[in-house]
Amino acid sequence: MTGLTLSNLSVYRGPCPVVEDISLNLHPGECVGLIGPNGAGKTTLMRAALGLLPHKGTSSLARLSTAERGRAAAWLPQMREIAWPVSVETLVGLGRTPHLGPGQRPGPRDAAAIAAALARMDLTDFAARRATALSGGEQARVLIARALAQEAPMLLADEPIAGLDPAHQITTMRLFADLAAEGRLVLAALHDLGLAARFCTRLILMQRGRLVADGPPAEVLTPDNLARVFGLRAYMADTPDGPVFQPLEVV
Ligand SMILES: Nc1ncnc2c1ncn2[C@@H]1O[C@H](COP(=O)(O)OP(=O)(O)OP(=O)(O)O)[C@@H](O)[C@H]1O
Repeated sequence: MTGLTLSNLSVYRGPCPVVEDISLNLHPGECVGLIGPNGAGKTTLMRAALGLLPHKGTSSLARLSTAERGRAAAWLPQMREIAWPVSVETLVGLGRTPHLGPGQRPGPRDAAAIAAALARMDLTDFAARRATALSGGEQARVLIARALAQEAPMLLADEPIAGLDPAHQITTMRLFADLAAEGRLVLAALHDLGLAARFCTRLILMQRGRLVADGPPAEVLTPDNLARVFGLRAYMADTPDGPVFQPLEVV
């Protein structure tokens, strides 16, 4: 399984860097939450890491050929629009594209990956439904399933649980933690710091394009970082159910 190495990665929008000199080593088996306020640079960092944006410095993923990248990493962008009125199963099946040769039709291995992805996202009963006729949260789950069907060793996801109901937020985060436990690398931009604290093995905190903290959740979600970066005061406790985090007040 492969990891992701970023070395001195910077992205400029005009003269100003919106991601500035970030170096990171992300390893298989890690479920990494990328956190930071709006505009911190989370999306820009992930898109540059994927080679979707011009950047300075290097990303091990961006250096791969397009075909290799399709097999190495699944990408779930923030904007989720399903434009084609195809069935859920067909749409999830698009995740198999990097595994098919030119003109090659999907086989039993692909069908099994699609069925597993549908089941993992609680969508088996939706397989024959038209994807455009689903609710926003259901469509979000379909797009996560498409990324899972890709069976890539890395999953990069931009706010993957936004718009999901609480139960599906928890099951999706648990799924990401399970994927990491299976040996994949998951990097997800998250605004729900409580779920990030509960399910991520590591948090990377960004502010104004820079990396300001990197480590286990308890070491990153400190009162000082929360006040300085998010302008927040929060309650955080270790409980038998794991860490509990609740933002309390803007400071
Ligand atoms: N196409 C663009 N042209 C110019 N500036 C941009 C463009 N896209 C993003 N930016 C700027 O880059 C900075 C980082 O944006 P980015 O989308 O990476 O932040 P983010 O941390 O993902 O934010 P959010 O939590 O709101 O999704 C912001 O200041 C944003 O205004």
